Amino acid sequence: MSEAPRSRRSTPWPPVDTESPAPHPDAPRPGTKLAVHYDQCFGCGDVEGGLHMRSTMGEHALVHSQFAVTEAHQGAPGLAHGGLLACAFDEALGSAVGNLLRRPAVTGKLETDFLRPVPVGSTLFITAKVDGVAGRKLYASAEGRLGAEDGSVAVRARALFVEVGFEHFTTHGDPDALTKFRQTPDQINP
Ligand SMILES: CCCCCCCCCCCC(=O)SCCNC(=O)CCNC(=O)[C@H](O)C(C)(C)COP(=O)(O)OP(=O)(O)OC[C@H]1O[C@@H](n2cnc3c(N)ncnc32)[C@H](O)[C@@H]1OP(=O)(O)O
Repeated sequence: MSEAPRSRRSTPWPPVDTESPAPHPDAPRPGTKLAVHYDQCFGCGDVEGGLHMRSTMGEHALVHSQFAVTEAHQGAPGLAHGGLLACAFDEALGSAVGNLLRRPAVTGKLETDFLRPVPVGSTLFITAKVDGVAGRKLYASAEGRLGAEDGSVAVRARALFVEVGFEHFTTHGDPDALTKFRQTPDQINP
């Protein structure tokens, strides 16, 4: 029998010893529609050509997100671009980490497995969870199903987020945009 493709071999996850992620006391309750965290975010904001993703807190500390694939998201004709699918997962995973743990963090590493093509006109139903915490390192994973919560799995992803202080954004980001961001009610402030 031939070996499984290298990219689909199972590797330990999380890759280091972790503690179970305890949801923050202020984490949204199941059923809560999650707010846009920043209106200029390519993933969830009101950006032309953006992904316009919407997420909901589910049961068992799962975050459910939807990505409706449009012609603006193509790579090959009629099919979603892999990089944009990775972006959708970055958003969904970040939303899970941010909303469940309420700790400011940035993506340090993002891995994707593309299992099936994702056509224009389809909706990807992404379920994300936080898998473990090791100090500042926050591990999360997600899978995306085609057309329905119980559709075929098209994409899997896992990511390391690294907790940062707010100075990460003041040092590297746009101060004016940051001021506006801090005035919105659903941000995470240290
Ligand atoms: C309600 C609101 C919703 C909020 C919803 C939000 C959704 C938004 C989703 C989008 C999120 C993004 O795209 S964020 C944008 C993309 N990401 C970035 O721009 C990050 C750029 N990178 C950086 O700024 C930096 O490299 C950091 C902050 C990630 C790490 O730098 P650092 O602070 O100096 O820390 P450092 O010591 O290097 O790393 C800390 C630990 O993590 C490990 N580590 C770091 N990177 C990696 C890596 N790629 N692979 C393995 N391990 C890594 C290190 O080995 C170390 O482990 P040990 O030695 O401690 O064991």
